[in-house]
Amino acid sequence: MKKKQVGIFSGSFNPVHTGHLILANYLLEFTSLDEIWLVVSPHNPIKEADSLLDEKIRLEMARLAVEEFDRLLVSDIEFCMPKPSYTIDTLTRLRSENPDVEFTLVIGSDNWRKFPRWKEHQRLIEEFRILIYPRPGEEVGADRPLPENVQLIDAPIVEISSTFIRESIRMGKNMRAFLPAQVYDYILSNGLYR
Ligand SMILES: Nc1ncnc2c1ncn2[C@@H]1O[C@H](COP(=O)(O)OP(=O)(O)OP(=O)(O)O)[C@@H](O)[C@H]1O
Ligand SMILES: O=C(O)c1ccc[n+]([C@@H]2O[C@H](COP(=O)([O-])O)[C@@H](O)[C@H]2O)c1
Repeated sequence: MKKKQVGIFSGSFNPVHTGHLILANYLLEFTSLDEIWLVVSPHNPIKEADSLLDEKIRLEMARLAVEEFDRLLVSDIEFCMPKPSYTIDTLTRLRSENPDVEFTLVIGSDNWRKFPRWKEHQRLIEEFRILIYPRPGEEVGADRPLPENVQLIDAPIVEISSTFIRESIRMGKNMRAFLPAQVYDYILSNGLYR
């Protein structure tokens, strides 16, 4: 029987925004992936932890964001794993807990550039299919050719970042169209990022 195809889209999601959802929506409709799992990472190994909102709050926002999508799910698997969150450990664990699923790692071209710094990046390439989607100013393939099971996809580029949203909210700007409505309402009612 053909295994269920699941794309792993992991990140800090501080907060999750419309750019993330547009990409996930695109992957579900225009690739062979059956589901996308947003994996909320408590601590990205190459990001400063002090700018991060509490992991449970980021998880709650991710859950609110996917409410209206039935093939987009949220995973907190990294919450009970050692920190910082290494993707090879997460994928290895997901694979052993879900033998009926084939996992594909979905990463942005910004992360592909930094990929040689990731833990056991060679094993990640050998054991998992990787989809790279374009991020502004981050060209792929110019510096090193793509391995066979690494594929560049032609997803639309949406130039929104969590950093821009956090800074704008701090300045008192109205950012309603940049985030799912439930997430923006949650941020306002809890006074987050002020
Ligand atoms: N606008 C976007 N469109 C598609 N993917 C995105 C977008 N913004 C971020 N991503 C990707 O989503 C994943 C999780 O993103 P992350 O939580 O780091 O968001 P971010 O907006 O890049 O955050 P920050 O500004 O805090 O660095 C990463 O792989 C990142 O490349
Ligand atoms: O495994 C690694 O060595 C590794 C190094 C850098 C980033 N990652 C993961 O890549 C994901 C994207 O990170 P971010 O912060 O750009 O959203 C997030 O889940 C990180 O834990 C993983």
